[in-house]
Amino acid sequence: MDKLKVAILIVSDTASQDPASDRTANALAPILAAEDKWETPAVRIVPDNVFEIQRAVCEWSDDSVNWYNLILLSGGTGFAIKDNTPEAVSPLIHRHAPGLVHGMIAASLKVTPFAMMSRPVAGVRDKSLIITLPGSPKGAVENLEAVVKLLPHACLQSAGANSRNMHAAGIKSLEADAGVSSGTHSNSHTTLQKQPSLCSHHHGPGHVAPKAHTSSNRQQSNDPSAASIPPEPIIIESPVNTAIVGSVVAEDVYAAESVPAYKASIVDGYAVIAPDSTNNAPSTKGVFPVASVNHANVGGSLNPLQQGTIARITTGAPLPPNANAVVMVEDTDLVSSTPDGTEEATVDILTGDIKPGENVREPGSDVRLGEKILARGDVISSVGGEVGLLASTGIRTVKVFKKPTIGVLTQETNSSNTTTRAL
Ligand SMILES: Nc1nc2c(c(=O)[nH]1)N[C@H]1C(S)=C(S)[C@@H](COP(=O)(O)OP(=O)(O)OC[C@H]3O[C@@H](n4cnc5c(N)ncnc54)[C@H](O)[C@@H]3O)O[C@H]1N2
Ligand code: MOO
Repeated sequence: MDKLKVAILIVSDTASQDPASDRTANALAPILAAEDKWETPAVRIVPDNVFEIQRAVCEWSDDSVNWYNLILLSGGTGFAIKDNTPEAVSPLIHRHAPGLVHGMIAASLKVTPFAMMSRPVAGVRDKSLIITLPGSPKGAVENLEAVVKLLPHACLQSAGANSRNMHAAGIKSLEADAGVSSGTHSNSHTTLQKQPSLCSHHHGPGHVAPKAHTSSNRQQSNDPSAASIPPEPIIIESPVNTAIVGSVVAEDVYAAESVPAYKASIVDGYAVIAPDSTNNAPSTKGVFPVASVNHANVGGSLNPLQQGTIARITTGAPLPPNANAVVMVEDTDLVSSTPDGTEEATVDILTGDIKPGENVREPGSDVRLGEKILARGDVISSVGGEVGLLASTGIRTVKVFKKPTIGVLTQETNSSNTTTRAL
């Protein structure tokens, strides 16, 4: 097969002034030479200048005769103010190749965490594969080594090779051809199997004529899918139950009830009428008859508490009307029981220092009636308590966006069997 054409663009202010200071091109060349699939690289040096970088890349990719299969750029990929190689290259790319970027960074991270200091981009412009590498010879070498075995395959496909034929023998065969294996990168240099010779210097049958660099003739803007507009979401009324989990709320939701909906005790003890300026009640200290028992499971109406009596109450239970505080059971002594021995008849309250509101949770102290509890766009999750919040604030149904039905269209250029099914 003809060898693939490769060009190296050194992006460096220093090297552009003193070409002898460039050590990276000479460090990269042997890696390519070892593969035996590449011509001797063309090398050019430009300063950290967007226009000069773009002019070189376009010259190498857009010339219908002397276009290059692979364009490597080195330098200007970091975070320094002058580093603008990714910004120069990104707009020139027609089809991005994040897999190559991941491959380079993943491999480099095994060498140094500073691999994160490079911002590489990779992708295809017309038929040319473009990859940016860090500037230092070491960094550039480590990045190129991570992907070099895969580059002939990528370049052949970018140049228009029949993908179906290339993949006919399966991934293992492709790995063997590339000299790599699953999980590890082998260092053996296996030559490619006989492939259609698509990397010749003349213009291949499908190669696009050189274009001016305007956004209007970019491949992406010709993509019909770019014009498609997502449909308006459909809003449905959904009952509040576990089936609603995963839905997105379509309108703000306001509490239909307070939480708690009534004055509730926060301890086990006795509901009392504590003296305040309005009720003239006597001190809570002393022995009182127990009028009733209020359990947390609310139901039925409660008899108002009369002055001079107390009512046994459990945690979470509603206070009877007139009661304004709860004395915890630890501050009381049982004096006498009912004749059948099942309930307390009289109880000694040991403290007179009980204030109105003590051990009481006021209505709406958790959620006020009418308070916004969920906003349009909120997700009803299985772990965030949204279902419980809706149910406890009296919301029985809620407007949500209908979940989208997603279909996957699998498409093969060479196949007449195109199938779709809803997921
Ligand atoms: N696999 C690795 N990845 C990265 C490394 C690494 O060591 N291994 N280094 C990381 C660091 S640190 C940085 S920073 C970035 C480099 O990003 P840049 O592309 O911006 O590199 P430059 O700033 O242009 O150059 C860095 C440094 O290297 C020397 N240099 C640059 N060009 C040349 C040249 N042509 N010949 C000789 N030496 C050169 C010079 O000292 C520059 O100051 O990459 C991370 N990734
Ligand atoms: O900024 Mo890197 O971190 O040049 O050494």
